[in-house]
Amino acid sequence: MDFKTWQHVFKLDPAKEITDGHLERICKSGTDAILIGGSDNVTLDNVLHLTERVQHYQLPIVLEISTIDSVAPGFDYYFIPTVLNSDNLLWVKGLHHKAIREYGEILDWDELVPEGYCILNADCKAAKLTDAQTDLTTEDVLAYARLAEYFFRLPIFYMEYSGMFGDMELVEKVKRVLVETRLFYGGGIHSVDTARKALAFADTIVVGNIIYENIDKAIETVEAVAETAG
Ligand SMILES: CC(C)=CCC/C(C)=C/CC/C(C)=C/CC/C(C)=C/CC/C(C)=C/CC/C(C)=C/CC/C(C)=C/COP(=O)(O)OP(=O)(O)O
Ligand SMILES: O=P(O)(O)OC[C@@H](O)CO
Ligand SMILES: [Mg+2]
Repeated sequence: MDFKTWQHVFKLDPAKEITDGHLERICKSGTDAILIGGSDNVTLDNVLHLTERVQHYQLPIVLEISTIDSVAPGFDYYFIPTVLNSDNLLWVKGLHHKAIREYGEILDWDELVPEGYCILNADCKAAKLTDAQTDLTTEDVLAYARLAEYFFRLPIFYMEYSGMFGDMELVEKVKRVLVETRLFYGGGIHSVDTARKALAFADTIVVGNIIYENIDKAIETVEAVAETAG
């Protein structure tokens, strides 16, 4: 099990309700992994509750940390965002420094995977929370991708369009400048067609909100992977 081989992941929001039936369909869909995370109302209680339900299924499970108080044990990986296009240092390295200062001695570093976020939808909650500078040129975004790979040596560069389908020409250009760093794309994947378009350039696609809006459409996105592999 290695996140570098994943092409499709579902992101489940612990602050949102999901029925047992829908959760079963998500976990048995053929997706590569379940990522648990959200940008608001994430608590230790709702993370523990959702994690326990997902652990029933045999697939990799990741916690994408958004607050230190909601970190629970038992995940295969802990993905840790650093928002490269925020000028508010809290979201770039401030909370990270505080967490490492407190828990550095007991952390299992092999489980921790830093993600270089580039948030590109000004209207998404994460952009507002982190004061992300989303009015970026192509050159700006390519520079963030290179910063992630060659300066910070981050294993993941995450183009985050949460809530809208992004600019696939830009995703293609970013993919061309990355070598080792994995390109994650998330935002507005609501069908096999949008999944296919994003997967044409991104290494890994992340499917989130549609799970709660149209479960059939969400499940359908996994088909794009089978097509790519075949
Ligand atoms: C108890 C114990 C032993 C603890 C150990 C803790 C541990 C493993 C520490 C690791 C060390 C470390 C470096 C931790 C970092 C801590 C931290 C709080 C970092 C900040 C992360 C960050 C920048 C968060 C900002 C928000 C963000 C970018 C979230 C990503 C997820 C996201 C965008 C979800 C989408 O949100 P959603 O709610 O779905 O929004 P929409 O409305 O758009 O759909
Ligand atoms: O919710 P959507 O728009 O699918 O985006 C997925 C993910 O990138 C959110 O962090
Ligand atoms: Mg969401």
